[in-house]
Amino acid sequence: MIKMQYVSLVRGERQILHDVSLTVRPGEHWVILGRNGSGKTTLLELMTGYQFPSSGRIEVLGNVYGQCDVREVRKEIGYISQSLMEKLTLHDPVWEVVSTGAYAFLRFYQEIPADVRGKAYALLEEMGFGHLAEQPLGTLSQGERKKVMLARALMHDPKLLILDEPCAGLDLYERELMLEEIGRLGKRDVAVIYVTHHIEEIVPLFTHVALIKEGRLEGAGLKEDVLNSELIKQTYDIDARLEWESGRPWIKVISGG
Ligand SMILES: Nc1ncnc2c1ncn2[C@@H]1O[C@H](COP(=O)(O)OP(=O)(O)OP(=O)(O)O)[C@@H](O)[C@H]1O
Repeated sequence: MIKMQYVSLVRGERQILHDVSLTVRPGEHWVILGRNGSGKTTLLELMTGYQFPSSGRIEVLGNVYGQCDVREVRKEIGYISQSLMEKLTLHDPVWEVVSTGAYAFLRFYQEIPADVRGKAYALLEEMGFGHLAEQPLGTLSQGERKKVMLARALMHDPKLLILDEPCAGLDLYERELMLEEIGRLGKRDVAVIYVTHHIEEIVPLFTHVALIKEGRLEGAGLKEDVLNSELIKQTYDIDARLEWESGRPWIKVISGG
């Protein structure tokens, strides 16, 4: 699905990524963890072709970046980020916002085809809020808006779904609802890449974890292998104990800094 080989990125004086090699195979779902500024979003932008590496090779869904039309590859990728969320029009009805996902643009200036509308409604129904479809996006709670983003990203049946902190800003209840929805992605034929600051968001759907520190991979592999106290300490500079419960890792901080 994704093969990054020795990828480095330099911007100005700053080396943001150093020799990152990461392979995501079909059937795997990855979480990327790391401190603020460690390079997680940059890594996602390289995967989606919004940034180009200074050196190294990136292959996504069989296409080698630099030798393909990235816009075509992006049609197979769903991407959710805070910056995209901020671009959505708050007074548009929810179903219309979801429908725009079919075309990878932000607003409609013409009539929306009936099949697109139907699919948007079906996705909203599946997520349990078909009743909100006609409401303006701006009237929804933050948690509901995140789910709208998810529905929007699924409109074009992506093969790869990239989620940049989709649970940021949600209260415990809303977060669990969103995680439930994310857990259900396992029924779809899509590989999920998920960036978060919260280890307990690693629901059973996820199979693999990459830990990034100052632009370097500290660890990458099966979550059970990577999520150990030693690697967490190396990545976050914090003493912590990990405990697994209900198929999820929970962290107890022993001492920080
Ligand atoms: N165009 C740029 N020029 C210079 N530095 C940049 C540029 N883009 C990103 N950076 C720097 O690269 C580092 C990595 O940024 P990135 O946004 O990928 O981190 P992150 O792990 O996603 O952080 P956070 O968890 O805070 O969102 C940051 O220190 C950032 O300031």
